[in-house]
Formats: sequence, structure tokens, C-alpha cells
Amino acid sequence: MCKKKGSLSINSENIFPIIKKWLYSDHDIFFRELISNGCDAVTKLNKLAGMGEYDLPEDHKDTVTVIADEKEKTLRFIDTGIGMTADEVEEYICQIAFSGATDFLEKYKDKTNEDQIIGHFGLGFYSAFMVADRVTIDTLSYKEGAQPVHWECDGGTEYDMTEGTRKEVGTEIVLYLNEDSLEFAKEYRAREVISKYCSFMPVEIFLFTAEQWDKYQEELATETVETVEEEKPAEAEEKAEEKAEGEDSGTKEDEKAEEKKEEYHPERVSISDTHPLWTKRPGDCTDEEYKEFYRKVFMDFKEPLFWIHLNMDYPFNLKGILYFPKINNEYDTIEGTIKLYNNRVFIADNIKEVIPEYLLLLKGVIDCPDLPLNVSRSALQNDGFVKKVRDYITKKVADKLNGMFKTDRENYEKYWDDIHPFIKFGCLKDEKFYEKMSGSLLFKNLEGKYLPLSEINEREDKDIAYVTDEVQQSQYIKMYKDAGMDAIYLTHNIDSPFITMLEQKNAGLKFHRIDAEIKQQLKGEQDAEALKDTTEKLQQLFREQLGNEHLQVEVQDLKDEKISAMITLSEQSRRMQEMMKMYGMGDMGSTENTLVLNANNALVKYVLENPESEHVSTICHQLYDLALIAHEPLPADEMAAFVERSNEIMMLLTK
Ligand SMILES: Nc1ncnc2c1ncn2[C@@H]1O[C@H](COP(=O)(O)OP(=O)(O)OP(=O)(O)O)[C@@H](O)[C@H]1O
Repeated sequence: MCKKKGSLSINSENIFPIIKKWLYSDHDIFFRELISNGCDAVTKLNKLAGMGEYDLPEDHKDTVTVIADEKEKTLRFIDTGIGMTADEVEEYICQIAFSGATDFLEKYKDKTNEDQIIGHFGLGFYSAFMVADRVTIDTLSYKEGAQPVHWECDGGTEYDMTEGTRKEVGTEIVLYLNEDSLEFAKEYRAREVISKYCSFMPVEIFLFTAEQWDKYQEELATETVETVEEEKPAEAEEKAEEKAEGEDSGTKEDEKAEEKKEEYHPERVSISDTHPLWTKRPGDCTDEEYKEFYRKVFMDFKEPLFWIHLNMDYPFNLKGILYFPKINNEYDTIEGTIKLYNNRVFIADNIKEVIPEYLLLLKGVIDCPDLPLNVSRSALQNDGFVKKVRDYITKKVADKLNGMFKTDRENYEKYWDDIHPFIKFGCLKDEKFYEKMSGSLLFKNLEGKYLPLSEINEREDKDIAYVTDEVQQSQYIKMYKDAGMDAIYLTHNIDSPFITMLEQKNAGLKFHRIDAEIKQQLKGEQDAEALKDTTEKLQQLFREQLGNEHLQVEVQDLKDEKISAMITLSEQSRRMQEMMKMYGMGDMGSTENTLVLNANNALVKYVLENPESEHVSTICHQLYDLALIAHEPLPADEMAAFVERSNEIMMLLTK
């Protein structure tokens, strides 16, 4: 082959500085691009071998090997793939790939960061110049009579192509890293990036440091000699027998062998799992395999609750596994990870444009080779195909949950406490999801039973009391239980917007917090009219004693005479308060609270009958504080006063 010098025909002055700058934020993707090119090359060679177009040499192994050489500041990518002839290098590397990169930059150079192209597909080989000043290719095509080719380019617009020296079919690409990118020659960093992008590529991927590589080559060389010279099959067998006999005697040889066995070589273990679980048929996967995959991919050692294996071939190709993670407690921030792959090549985590936002609370992998990933993110959002993918995933998740609700109710209820925030979030975000899920929504009641929404909707009285804080509202809960009444638990932040939505969508359905009003069932015979006089008297007395002329007092004929006083706050006012707080519009304080006094309680009666007593002030303050405490935490100064007063009251007992 004659030596060739060429010029990369491009419009811009020098494309490489642009490549470097433009992709600054994640220029580690060159690993992905070069390794996936290597995998493609290996896969192609295998296909040709399968078709009888090429005989694989006996010692052939499908591999892509990366050698990180910190000293030399290089990264070498070696694949045992199809290789390239000089013409192919010319065509694929110098013309096609390059024009691809030019087009790509032309199209996206003005885009802002947020609008970056997902995964920067299409940049391919030239992404190497994001981190390297000089790149060389040494390649030998599988084609009969092919000559090895050496190509190099120093990041300008010129390249050199000469006859190379490579002996094995395949390609080696060497990146001479620039000063800003030396981190990638560090073993841990390279491993981190390769694991991120290439964990499931279809060919085994190995990472060596230069020293490890030399040692490995040396060992390979010596081992080959040994096998060829010494170990005829019969001899080898004999040796094995001898070894088995001498097992207990602990010979030196054994020790050596043992030592050798113990020497762990992570560099000789493939980084990629070439048969990721999602590529298998769901029927062929065991529970243990699903759990193991979850542990490995998400480093989460809590078992997932359950999972959905997505497996679709038509009308588009999508495979994946979605896991419902276990949430430790309600204060855990629920944050999932959905890893998106394109033909096993990692693209990015949590791409909202493809995966519905609420599904991002789950953990999972999705591989969709048909996604148009070479378009910008905003274009993805409006893409009809992407919408279909989103709808499919949503439908599958809803189907799984509905299926469990119908046929495995026990487990569904068991998981409910963990999965309900996710389901409710989904219902709020996506009307379709709500429609699909509305039949499987549950509410946990005071007895710990799970009531479906449909059951509540069938009731005559659809005014449902709920508890947001079991401890804080314990007095109200007790009152309800004693009266044989029921309430449901709605303890998660998401419940507040969720019930508002349910009220809008279900005619007649109303929710009120357990302390919002005194329900009729809790009251005796006397109505408000009969207590009007008492109410007026007590309101005036409490206003005077507490120095609060706006205090609302209501006297009720409560059946449970042990209850002295309680606070109610109408559902509407409380929701308004919560909303104002949420939007930072200030706190309305407790101005809307009503102090409810029980006309049947001895203390209340005492105050009513002895307004002049020396203890009235203490009793009024204490009753009010006790009522407040059962409703919401007291502010610090009021709490201090409450404790002090409680002590004084106990002192009275001693007298
Ligand atoms: N290691 C390799 N072995 C054999 N051929 C290669 C290798 N690397 C690149 N090529 C050839 O060069 C072409 C261009 O590569 P490049 O990475 O620039 O783009 P691509 O892989 O075709 O597309 P993209 O990476 O954008 O998806 C490839 O299609 C392939 O034919």
C-alpha cells in the first residue's frame, strides 16, 4: 500500500476544538463510542463467520480490551472484530464519520446545554478528539489478502495513512490524551466510566492497566508454551490424579497453586454482562435472578417489592425491568433511577421525555433500540413515537398493579404502604394512569384494613374523616373508636393534593381531617340552640382569661364526658392555610381555630358554675393548651408556660 496523506474536507476551520468544547460536560462518552464501535466490529465478524464467509482462528475470543496507561498518557482500545481495509478507513473514518460529525455539530452547535442531544449519538469515532490530541488506528481487515493499515491524525484537518504492522484481524485505536483529560488513564476512573456506559454491551469488555496487560501477555505466552510442550492429554490427567492424591499432604506445589488461585485479577473479569436479564424471556427468569440483577445494577441491598418485566417486539422494540423499591420509612426521599439503553448502550438516567415522571420513582432499566436518540430533548418530548413508548410503559405498570389487586390482594395490600406514594403521584400527573388505577386505590382505616375507593364511593355518607398524624390526633382517634366510627389514614405529603383531586373526580366524595369538625354521632341530645346561653358565657370567660378577644368558642354536648376541650379547624380553612404555607404566603396562625368545650365535662362545668373561683384562670389556660396540644405542637414559649403551669397545678394537689 502506498503512503497516503489526505485532508479531511470540512467547512469549518478546525472541527476538533469545537468537539472538545461543545461536549465539555460529559466528554467521557468517547469510551462508549469507541467501545461500542469495537463491539459492533466483533459482532459483524461473528455474523460473517456464521454465514461461512470467514473462518475464526481457533484461539479467537470476542473481546474489546481497553488498556489505560497512566505513564504514557494513552488509552488503547483493542477489538477482535472485523477490522478495516485502507479503503474502508478512508471511507468510514475519513469521509463518512467525519461528515457525520460535521453535520452533527452544524445542527446542534447553537443549542443550549439543556437541549443537548441525548447521548450525543452520531458523534462516533471523532468523540476521541474530545480528550486526545493525537489518535492512531491500527487495523487489519478479515478480508483475504488484506494489508494492515496505520492511520493517524493529530487533531488538525490532516491525516496520515501508511501500511501498518498489525498481525491479528481487528483494530487497535490509541488515544494520546491531552493534559486536561489525563484522569481517563487512571484505572479507577476508566473503570467507572466503562461500567456506566458499557455494562451490558454484547461483547466481553476488559480493562487493564499497562502493567497488568504486560503481565497478562507474559503469562499467556508462558502458558501457551507449557500446554504445547508438556501437557499431552494423558500426562495432564496423570498430573491431576497426583494432585488429588497429595491433597492433604500440602506440598509446595499445592501451596503455590493455591496462592495463584487466590490472586484475584479484576482486570480479567469482563466489565460487561453480555446476557443482561432483560434480554431473556420473562418465563425463563427466576425470582433470585431478578433480585440479583437489582442488587448489582442499583447497589441496593434492600429487596425490591416486585418487578415488571417489559418485553415488547411489536409495533416497537422495548425491553426492560422495572422494580418497585422498598421505601424504608415515610421520610425517605423517594428517588428512583431508570436507566435508559439503546441496544444495550447506556444513554442516560432518568430521561423524563421518555419515561413518565412518576415512574422515575421506580428503579429499572429500559432498552429501546428504536428510540430516535439523535434528536434534541425538546424534540423528543413532542415525538409521537416517544409518546407511544411512554403510554406503553404506563399501561404495563397499571396492568401489573391492577392484576395484583385482583388476583393477589394480600400482597398488594402488604405492598400498599410502600407503593401508594408512587401510585398517587402517577394519578396526579397522568389522567390516563388515574383512570386505569382508580379501581385499585386503597385507603387504610383505623383498624388497619384496606378499603378500596369503590367501596367508599358506594357509601351513603361519603364524608370521610382522615388522620394525618396518629400521635398528634390520638385524642380524636380514640373518640372515633369509642363511638364505633371509622376514619382512614392519609399520612403522606402527597395525600393532600391527592384527595383534592379525588374530590373533583368523584361526585359527593368529601374528606375532612379528623379534627375538622365534631360529627353528629359524637354528640348527645342537646343541640346548639339549647347550649347557646352556655356558649356565650363560656366564650366571654375564656376570651377574658386568655386575653384573646377573637377566640371562637363552641360548647358541645359530647357523649364522652372525659373530654374537656378540643380544637377544631374547618377543613376548608386548613387546606387554605396549607396552601398559603406551600406557596410561601405567610402563616395565618391559629386565628381560624375553634375551641370546643364539652358541656358534660366536670371541669368545664366547674368553670361555668364558679367563674369567680381563684383557679378559673389556671383551668382556662390549661384546658386551652391541652386542647391545642392535641391538635398541633405548641410553640416553644407556650410549651414552657404549659409545663410551668402544670407544675403549679400539681403543687396545688399537695396542699
Ligand atoms: N473498531 C472498529 N472496527 C471496525 N470498523 C470500525 C471501528 N470503528 C469504526 N469503524 C467504522 O467506522 C464507521 C464510523 O464510525 P463512527 O463511530 O464514527 O460512526 P458509527 O459507529 O457508524 O455511528 P455512531 O457511532 O454515530 O452510532 C463505523 O460505522 C465502522 O464502519
